[in-house]
Amino acid sequence: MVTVHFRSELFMLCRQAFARVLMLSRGKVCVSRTHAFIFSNCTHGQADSVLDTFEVYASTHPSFSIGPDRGEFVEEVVKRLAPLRVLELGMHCGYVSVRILRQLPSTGKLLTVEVDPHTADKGEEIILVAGFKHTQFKVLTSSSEEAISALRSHLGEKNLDLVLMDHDPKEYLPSLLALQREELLSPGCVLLINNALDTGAKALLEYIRTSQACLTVGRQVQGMMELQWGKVAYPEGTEC
Ligand SMILES: C[S@@+](CC[C@H](N)C(=O)[O-])C[C@H]1O[C@@H](n2cnc3c(N)ncnc32)[C@H](O)[C@@H]1O
Repeated sequence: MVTVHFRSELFMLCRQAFARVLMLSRGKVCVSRTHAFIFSNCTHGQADSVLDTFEVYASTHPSFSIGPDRGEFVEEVVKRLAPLRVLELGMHCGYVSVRILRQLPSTGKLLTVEVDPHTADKGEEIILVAGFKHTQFKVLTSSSEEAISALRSHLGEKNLDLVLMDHDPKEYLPSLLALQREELLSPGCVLLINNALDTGAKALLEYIRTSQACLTVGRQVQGMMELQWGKVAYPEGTEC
């Protein structure tokens, strides 16, 4: 069992390394080119078509989108949790945002954060092209740090039921600590950490391992790790 798990993780790491080499040989990820391709090749108003077009683009161009396997994993989690408030850190061109939005309950809302203003504009337009409305999502154009410190004003009395971290792995631990400090996570909140095996995310994994952080590690798909906040019984005197 352990060998099978090790082999599949090794396979996944090789695949990621191969994808990175391929990406470097093809050039840099280009937001404008990604946006233009999606905008002119998808059927407007159809989220499925937007996602298919992203995948066609990613098969021939460098892309940051997480792709169909991890994308379906995210959708499974959204379907299961039916979260009312979702935070995405690292929106890029909106691929995962569209996947989250098409599974969100009708009263749910996605807050999605992107540090680069040009990328934020292009990503927002793609989400609108997919047929979603500003009543269902809000793009916060700022760093994760700034966005988290202002998040309470967007959430009101509600807390987050789901957080997807796909921004900068070195920022994962500071983001988690800020979310905890600001008391923004609801009990049972799920955190999905993309590229959790990246060296930049080491500090977060070490924190989870050593700090009785009230986080339970769940499923992992291609380096995307599911964590659950605050549902474990800890020894007396330990607070979640
Ligand atoms: C890997 S891409 C996200 C891909 C996206 N989740 C998807 O699959 O469609 C990472 C994005 O995070 C943004 N980013 C990087 N560091 C950030 C930070 N500290 N705060 C907010 N956004 C950040 C980058 O500009 C980039 O667009």
